Amino acid sequence: MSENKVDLLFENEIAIVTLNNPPVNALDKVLIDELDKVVKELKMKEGLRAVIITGAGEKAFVAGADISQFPNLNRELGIPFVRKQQMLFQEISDLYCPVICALNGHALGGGLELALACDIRIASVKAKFGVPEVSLGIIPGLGGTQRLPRLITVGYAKKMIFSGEAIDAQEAYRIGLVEKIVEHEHVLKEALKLAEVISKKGPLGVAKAKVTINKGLELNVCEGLLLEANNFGDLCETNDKNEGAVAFFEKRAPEFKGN
Ligand SMILES: C/C=C/C(=O)SCCNC(=O)CCNC(=O)[C@H](O)C(C)(C)COP(=O)(O)OP(=O)(O)OC[C@H]1O[C@@H](n2cnc3c(N)ncnc32)[C@H](O)[C@@H]1OP(=O)(O)O
Repeated sequence: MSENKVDLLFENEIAIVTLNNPPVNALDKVLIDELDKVVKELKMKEGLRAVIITGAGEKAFVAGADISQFPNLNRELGIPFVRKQQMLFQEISDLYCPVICALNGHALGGGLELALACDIRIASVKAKFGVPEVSLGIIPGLGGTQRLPRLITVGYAKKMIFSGEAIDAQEAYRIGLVEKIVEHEHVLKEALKLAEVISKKGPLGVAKAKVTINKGLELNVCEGLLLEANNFGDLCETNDKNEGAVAFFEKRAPEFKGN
């Protein structure tokens, strides 16, 4: 593992981003700056089929923002402190291909908020999940108050945010906070397995599906249906659409070229 706090490697068209800030991968300034550079590189990289974000070490995916920074924050500094990280997480959420969070350990505070900015969450059975910010006299400031109630029920999001209590992986799966839980040592392998399945599908279709779902969540159903129809229409103009149908009738796997 390199000296960096964020490592990036590629397995074919899959990017694997590893956050490495022992002992609990807290989101300190150096890590956030490095993650910002990596995300901007991924935004510009063509042909990516999926991104996996995971943490180094056995204990935590990410244990939150760097609490040691908090005594220095006042309103004037606090707002840009969270805005910089909010915008970074939004860039992750807006990446053109699916982002899978491989939760190798506890996801707390900003760590859970980072996981919420990803599309899909695969968690170690040992991981715990919480937004304990009220225990520090603050609130989740990296998107938790907006994304958590949109993912699980509003009532359960309020229970987690108001109590600051963590839940285990089984409960996280039960309430739909994570999409799969696996043995601790299999988290990255399972994330890679899903990424490989996705990477064999039409990349334009997968990208359009992501943006249609995400944008559609901000629209009413009628507007969302129009968006869906328009994006379906766009895909009808692609060679991939023709390849998909031809491969089906030729009873072979399609070879999508992303055009
Ligand atoms: C807008 C966003 C806001 C936020 O994200 S606020 C932060 C929210 N996160 C938390 O409140 C979680 C805080 N951390 C913990 O609850 C625990 O840690 C863990 C459950 C993750 C692990 O517990 P254990 O195994 O007992 O280890 P340990 O001794 O608590 O921590 C190991 C070292 O890591 C430091 N540390 C832990 N979390 C953070 C953090 N979020 N920011 C800065 N440092 C952190 C500790 O102080 C300690 O350090 P030393 O070994 O020097 O005593």
